[in-house]
This record gives sequence, structure tokens and C-alpha cells, in this order.
Amino acid sequence: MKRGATQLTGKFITFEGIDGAGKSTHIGFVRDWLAGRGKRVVATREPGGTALGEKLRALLLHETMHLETEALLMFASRREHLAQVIEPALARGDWVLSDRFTDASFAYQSGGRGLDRAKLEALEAWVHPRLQPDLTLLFDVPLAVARERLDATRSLDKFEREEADFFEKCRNEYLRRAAQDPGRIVVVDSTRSIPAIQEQLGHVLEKLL
Ligand SMILES: Nc1ncnc2c1ncn2[C@@H]1O[C@H](COP(=O)(O)OP(=O)(O)O)[C@@H](O)[C@H]1O
Ligand SMILES: Cc1cn([C@H]2C[C@H](O)[C@@H](COP(=O)(O)OP(=O)(O)O)O2)c(=O)[nH]c1=O
Repeated sequence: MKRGATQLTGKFITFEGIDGAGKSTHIGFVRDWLAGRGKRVVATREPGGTALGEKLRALLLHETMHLETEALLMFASRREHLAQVIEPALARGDWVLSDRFTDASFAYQSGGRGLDRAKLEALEAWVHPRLQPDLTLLFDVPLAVARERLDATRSLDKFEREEADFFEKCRNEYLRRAAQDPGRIVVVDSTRSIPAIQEQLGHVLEKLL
């Protein structure tokens, strides 16, 4: 994909879905799948992925703040992440796997919390006007399934403690975006078994090689 003046040769894959949908589980599989085919892979996450970004992540996940402050800090973390990690890796020809990217801001800050979508579009146009993921894997599960998986595993952060209605709205915004951009966003039915999902991921990845 052409991304403006700099020639970037690696591929950029993002992993999205509501909390507990299975993103972290499948990033490991995709990393191993690509490494097995000789690709150099950088696995990273948002918010975070840099020293500064991880500090912003700690604030974002644990402090109460104004909705616009939250959106701005998500994009501040992203700006640093692009400059320090994503763009240099793509320029080297590495594949970048990011646990969340800008679709998460639309799903959570706009879908979930109700921020005007136009404000996020403005931030997106500022922070990454030309770069979009080559592929976004949207792990989709009904809320009840995600909740059950999360409750079984870990203590919950600020976002994960939100009410059911919040996640329904996040999920709907993700699905709306997927319907609008089916060439980039692949919806993965994450209610299936892990091996069944991985078989689908293998087919999707083959097409990117
Ligand atoms: N398809 C699946 N079937 C059953 N359990 C799953 C599946 N995918 C993930 N899990 C489990 O659900 C929990 C949450 O998955 P995780 O990958 O951490 O989600 P996320 O990163 O999207 O929040 C983990 O314990 C994981 O092992
Ligand atoms: C990247 C991003 C994440 N988030 C939220 C979604 C998640 O609840 C939280 C952290 O994401 P995540 O890394 O998926 O959490 P975990 O490590 O617990 O699986 O940040 C946003 O609200 N907006 C964003 O732009």
C-alpha cells in the first residue's frame, strides 16, 4: 500500500474487538504463522507500545477524565507509537501487529461514550493522514461471551468495568465500520473454537503474503 512520501514495504495488521473477544490470544498465533514464513514481525499494542505510550496507557486505564481528554491522549499515544515503532518497522520491511489502533477510538470513544465521530476523523486526519492498516481482524463476540471469558481470567480496568450497554455500542460501531470498509476489516466470528478461528486466520493471511 502507498503511504505518502516514504516507501513502506512491510504490512500493518491490527487486532480489534471488545474486551475479552480474543485479540491477545490470536496475536501470538499470527506472529508465529508469519515468522514461520520468514517474516520479521513486531508485535505491539495501543494505548502503549512506547515508553511514553505506556505511561499514557496507565493514565487512560485507571484515571477518570473528560471524554475529549481521553480521545486526545489515545491519539497522543498513537502519534508517538507511529513515529517510534510502527513507521520505522514498516520502513524496514517488518510486519507490524498491533493490539488495537484507530478503529478502537471510534468504537470506544465514539460508539461507547458518544464522542462526535467528526472529532475523531479530524484527529485521524492529523495523526495518520495517509496510513491505514493493510488488514484489520475484528474479533466479534456477543457481550455475554466476552464477559464470561474475562471474568474467568483477570481483574478489570476502567474500560472493562463499564456496563453491558457500553460494550454493545462499541461492538455495533466496530461492525458498522466493518460494513463500510469490508476490503480492510475482516470480521472473525470469535464464538468458535480457537483452532477453527486460526484456520480462518491462515486463509486470510495467505492472501496478504
Ligand atoms: N475462541 C475462544 N474460545 C474460548 N476461549 C477463548 C477464545 N478466545 C479467547 N479465549 C479466552 O478468553 C480470554 C480472553 O481472551 P483474550 O485473547 O485475552 O481477549 P482480548 O485480548 O480480546 O481481551 C482468555 O482467557 C482466552 O484464553
Ligand atoms: C486503542 C484504544 C483503546 N481503548 C481501550 C479499549 C480497552 O478497554 C483499553 C485497553 O485495551 P487492551 O489493550 O485491549 O486491554 P487489555 O490489555 O486489558 O486486553 O483501552 C480505547 O478506549 N480507545 C482506543 O483508541
